[in-house]
Amino acid sequence: MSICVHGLGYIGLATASLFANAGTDVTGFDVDEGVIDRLNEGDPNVSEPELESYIQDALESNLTPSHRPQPADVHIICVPTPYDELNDGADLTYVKDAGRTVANVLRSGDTVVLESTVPPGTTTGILAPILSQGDLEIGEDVHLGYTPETVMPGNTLTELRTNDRIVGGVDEDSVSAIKSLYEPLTSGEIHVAADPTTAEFVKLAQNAERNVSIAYANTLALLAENYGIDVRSAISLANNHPRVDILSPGPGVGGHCLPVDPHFLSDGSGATELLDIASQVNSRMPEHVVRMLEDAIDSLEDKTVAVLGITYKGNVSDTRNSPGLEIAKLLGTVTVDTRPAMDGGWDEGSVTIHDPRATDSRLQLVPLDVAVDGADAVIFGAAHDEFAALDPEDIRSKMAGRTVVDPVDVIDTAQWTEQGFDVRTL
Ligand SMILES: NC(=O)c1ccc[n+]([C@@H]2O[C@H](COP(=O)([O-])OP(=O)(O)OC[C@H]3O[C@@H](n4cnc5c(N)ncnc54)[C@H](O)[C@@H]3O)[C@@H](O)[C@H]2O)c1
Ligand SMILES: CC(=O)N[C@@H]1[C@@H](OP(=O)(O)OP(=O)(O)OC[C@H]2O[C@@H](n3ccc(=O)[nH]c3=O)[C@H](O)[C@@H]2O)O[C@H](CO)[C@@H](O)[C@@H]1O
Repeated sequence: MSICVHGLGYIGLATASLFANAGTDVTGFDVDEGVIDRLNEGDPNVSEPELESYIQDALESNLTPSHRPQPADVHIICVPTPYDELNDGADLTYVKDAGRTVANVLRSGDTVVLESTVPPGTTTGILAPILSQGDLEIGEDVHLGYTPETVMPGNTLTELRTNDRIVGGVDEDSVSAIKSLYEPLTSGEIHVAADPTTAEFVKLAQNAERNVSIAYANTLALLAENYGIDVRSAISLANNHPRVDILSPGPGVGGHCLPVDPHFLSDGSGATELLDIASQVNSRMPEHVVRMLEDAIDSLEDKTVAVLGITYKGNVSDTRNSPGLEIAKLLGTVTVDTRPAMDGGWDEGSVTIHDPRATDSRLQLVPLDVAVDGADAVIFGAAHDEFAALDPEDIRSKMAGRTVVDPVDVIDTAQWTEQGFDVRTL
């Protein structure tokens, strides 16, 4: 069997490696020539060490990065589906492009699997017509189906190999073909959906549920603050009930899945009201964090604030839709490290940002020492392990002020309070 994976980003590269490391010949095609060149030089450009060496293994064995798509028994599509703000839905340009590429090399008997997160109806309504533009008939000549990817960034490799999968095929033969493809590779169960549209709906339902649940936790945080209650201990107590499992409040919901995917469920009927309100609740959290800071230091004027952690959550490198970055932007111009190395000289009222994991070179982050040096306040925007291990005494000796806002619950509040800090939490 041969496989061609279309799109070698976060999901495609992991998926291609999964099959390659199991002994299958995999061609990895990406329209970005830089991606292919980097991979051919042996650089996977991922931030999870275990996943990186897993991809290296694949590159050294059965995974061949290619500037051109190749004919293959199976085509797996893992291209981006970003949010199209203008149309409040998914931008399906990349899926359509990938469909056309596959159609050019498709042969009778081949199987096509879409893994990208898409609105219900995409596989049958958009991809199938593109694939059947030649003589080939979908179902009759070509197997087609949808199986969503559900890996959790930060734990990708484990979840790639152990998560249950959902398969929705255009007919029974397509389901069998796709099931037999993934079955040997996962210790999870393979569940069959009635059709691809159901499988697409299920993926979105999972992420929308999490987004709503976090909005609920954030709502509780706002209420608890008004009542003078510690919300995390209240949630922990509430979760002792056998049928209650409340998530954690935070500075907002980031990444490119939870803030985006619920929009893909929108059908124009107005039935997404709850989902829309949840997204609003979550997107207002960065402003709330700034208000928490203002409560602590009265005025932000002429103050220097260090935002530590601008990835979208702890222990990842991705900064897309990051609440920490949003907080930094609300506080002022996100400055780069322009001050001279030797003699200081801050821009007054500035914000500095530091992140030990972010890899977006456009952000020009400053080292921790520079970020906290002379700062009036620190805000933690992502719960990286590096921040949990910080020594409050050391940080105190560098800062001018004593205010710490920790909406991500990363530091030991008692320990920092003991060192004289005014710690504000959600
Ligand atoms: N990253 C996650 O945590 C995650 C988890 C589950 C599902 N998903 C979904 O998986 C899909 C892919 O996400 P990602 O994070 O891997 O994206 P990504 O942006 O990391 O990578 C996508 C890759 O596809 C390439 N590409 C674009 N158009 C192409 C085409 N026509 N042919 C070949 N390559 C093309 C891009 O150059 C890029 O390298 C999205 O729909 C996403 O929502 C992502
Ligand atoms: C249903 C589900 O599990 N889907 C996962 C999700 O992955 P993710 O990395 O985007 O998800 P999260 O870890 O939830 O983070 C999102 C944001 O929510 C904040 N948050 C989180 C928990 C909490 O209690 N309180 C919070 O405030 C957190 O800080 C961050 O900003 O989508 C992927 C792509 O579809 C899936 O593949 C993957 O399975």
